[in-house]
Formats: sequence, C-alpha cells, structure tokens
Amino acid sequence: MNIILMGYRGSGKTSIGKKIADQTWKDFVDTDTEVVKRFDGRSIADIWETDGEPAFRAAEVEVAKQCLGRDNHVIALGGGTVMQDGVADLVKAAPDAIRIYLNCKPAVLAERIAADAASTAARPSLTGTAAASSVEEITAVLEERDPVYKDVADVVFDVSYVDIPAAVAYLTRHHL
Ligand SMILES: Nc1ncnc2c1ncn2[C@@H]1O[C@H](COP(=O)(O)OP(=O)(O)O)[C@@H](O)[C@H]1O
Ligand SMILES: O=C(O)C1=C[C@@H](OP(=O)(O)O)[C@@H](O)[C@H](O)C1
Ligand SMILES: [Mg+2]
Repeated sequence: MNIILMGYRGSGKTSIGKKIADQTWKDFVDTDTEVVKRFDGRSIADIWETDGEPAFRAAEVEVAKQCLGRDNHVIALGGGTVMQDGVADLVKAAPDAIRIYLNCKPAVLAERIAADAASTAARPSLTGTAAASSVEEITAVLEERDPVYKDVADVVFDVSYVDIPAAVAYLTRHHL
C-alpha cells in the first residue's frame, strides 16, 4: 500500500512523510527531490529562474506518475503537484493507496516556511508578487488548492496546532 501526502508548502509532507515511512517500514520518496535530481541537483528557485516554471512542472508530472507506479512507498507530493493537468485524477485513481491532506492555517504555514531557512532559499514565490512565506500569497494560492486537495483526499488532517511527532503518531494510529 502507498501513503500519499498532499498539502501546501510547509504543511510537513516531507518531514511527516519520512517519519511515517520509518514507522511503517515503507520507502520514502519526495517528488521535489526526484525533480531536482533531473536538473542536476540545482535548487527549485534556480530551476524556475533558469529553465522556467513550466519545465519544472513538466518534470514534476512525469515524476509523480513514476512515483504513483511504485508500491509500498510513502509519497510526498509537491504542494502544486495535484494542480497540474490530469494529476488529481491520477492520484484519486491510484490503486491500494491512502491519500492524506495535511491541512494547515495560512498564518501557521507562513511561520513554518519563514522559519525553515533551507526552504526560504529554495522555494520561489508562486505568485511572483508576494514572498513565498507571506500570508497574502499563501491565502490566495490555498484558496484555489484547498478544494482540490480535499476532493482528492481520503483523510484530511489539520496540522496547524500539532507538532511533527504528534501528527505522525495520530496518523499512524488512526489511519494507517
Ligand atoms: N506540525 C509541525 N509543527 C512544527 N513544525 C513543522 C510541522 N510540520 C512541518 N514543520 C516545519 O515546517 C518546515 C517545512 O516542513 P516540510 O516537511 O518541508 O513541509 P513540506 O514538505 O510540506 O513543504 C520544516 O522546517 C518543518 O520542520
Ligand atoms: O506549492 C508549489 O507549487 C510548490 C511546492 C514545493 O514543494 P513543497 O510543498 O514540498 O514545498 C515545490 O514543488 C515547488 O517549490 C512548488
Ligand atoms: Mg516537501
């Protein structure tokens, strides 16, 4: 069985996903990491600046398809993966999988993104008009994405007020 994690940037897909994989004896795969490998390990910000966001998104869709074809994995999708053409339907149709949406309040996401030094440097703005860690950008983009995440998800879990160990404990105990 695969465990598929979705949610906005900073919702904890990567951190929570790695720990769930350890606890469930599954392999962990992160679509961002796999995409970055295809661009010689350059940062996402650099890829978007040099090659453009469409090149990143095209690779992201291919990688997501490959990851969904694996078994016994925890798959952390990028925040925008299910917004790409056809991907939401593919994720919905993935056999033998549980789809988890890590839901989180914009103000909390903003704090977590801003506090994560590595991500501040690597996560480009999605709107081009506000910083990736700004509540304005997060609120605007999440408004579009939240209904899609919810539509695809089997489980919606609010991570706004729980730390990473508590989120892992709750999800493994109640849903896995
Ligand atoms: N529930 C949480 N409580 C506190 N900090 C968190 C939580 N979830 C994630 N973080 C922190 O937020 C940052 C982004 O987490 P990450 O796992 O990279 O998210 P994503 O992969 O969804 O973008 C990291 O610094 C991580 O430690
Ligand atoms: O929300 C998005 O569109 C993106 C989220 C990022 O993944 P994380 O959600 O793991 O930060 C990464 O794929 C890229 O910066 C675009
Ligand atoms: Mg991530």
